[in-house]
Amino acid sequence: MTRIAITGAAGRMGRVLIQAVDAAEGAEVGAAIVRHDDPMLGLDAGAIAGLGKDLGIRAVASLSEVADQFDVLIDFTTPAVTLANLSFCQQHGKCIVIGTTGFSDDEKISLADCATQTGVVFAPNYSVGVNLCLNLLRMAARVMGEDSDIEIIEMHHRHKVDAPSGTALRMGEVVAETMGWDLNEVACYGREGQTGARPHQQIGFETIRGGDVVGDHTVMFASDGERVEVTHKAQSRMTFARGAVRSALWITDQKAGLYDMQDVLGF
Ligand SMILES: NC(=O)C1=CN([C@@H]2O[C@H](COP(=O)(O)OP(=O)(O)OC[C@H]3O[C@@H](n4cnc5c(N)ncnc54)[C@H](OP(=O)(O)O)[C@@H]3O)[C@@H](O)[C@H]2O)C=CC1
Ligand SMILES: O=C(O)C1=N[C@H](C(=O)O)C[C@H](O)C1
Repeated sequence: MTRIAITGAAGRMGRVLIQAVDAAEGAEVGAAIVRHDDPMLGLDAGAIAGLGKDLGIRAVASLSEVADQFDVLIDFTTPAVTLANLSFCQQHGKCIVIGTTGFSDDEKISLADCATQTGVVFAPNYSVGVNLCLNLLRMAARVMGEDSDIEIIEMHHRHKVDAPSGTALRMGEVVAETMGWDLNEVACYGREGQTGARPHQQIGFETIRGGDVVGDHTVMFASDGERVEVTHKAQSRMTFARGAVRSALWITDQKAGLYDMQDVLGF
């Protein structure tokens, strides 16, 4: 049985992750970690997740209180919290599955540095569908890229704090890589005013925020006379949570190193 700890356990993803771990074969909730001032501190993880039953796991405020109670950590929090938790996992020989988005380039370098001594899965999106779309995008970019204008549109709930989404950025990286472009040079994050005509070698990003949208992404290849759109719409956070739990079970059998959901799926 793999014991899984969840940080940000009272968050939108944290609560669904508790449900997903509880439902998964071969996994159990080993620990739940919340902020020291969270009203959920001390409550049972089952109550936090609205499971209607106790799991016998009281929410604590720090990983050090539960270091011997888990094998893998699943962390969907904020970049600063994730990096601190990754460092803890590295020091204590624990694997970690990271879902957090919004890292700066420097933070991503620190993350990769830490991943040399322990097993780390890091993906901006744990749904199977989005990971399939990344492969479809490689093919679309190969076939349509030279003759198309490429735009990425994403919509998320009003609470999301980073933009563009980590998934949109990953989609941009995949398309840019396939086209032989550097995303830093070709990305255009929104347009306003006298923009001039659109250069061909550009990937435009449009971010929409509103309501309770779980996560919609469209990559558009617009050429003269036709348009291809690759769209993914997540309807439930459970799709991300199941992918993260699958990653947690997978990473325990791997060598130390940095992996993503494409590795977990064997793509
Ligand atoms: N990779 C993927 O498949 C997916 C990734 N995500 C990403 O996961 C992250 C979390 O998303 P979501 O669950 O919606 O966000 P939430 O804000 O609901 O959850 C984050 C949790 O982390 C807690 N937290 C924040 N700061 C601290 C701290 N200093 N110490 C302890 N706990 C802290 C928050 O507590 P508090 O509320 O008190 O601040 C909250 O419970 C985002 O980066 C999002 O983009 C989301 C869905 C899928
Ligand atoms: O914050 C969210 O909610 C989501 N974040 C991820 C991202 O930034 O790509 C994944 C998903 O779309 C939901």
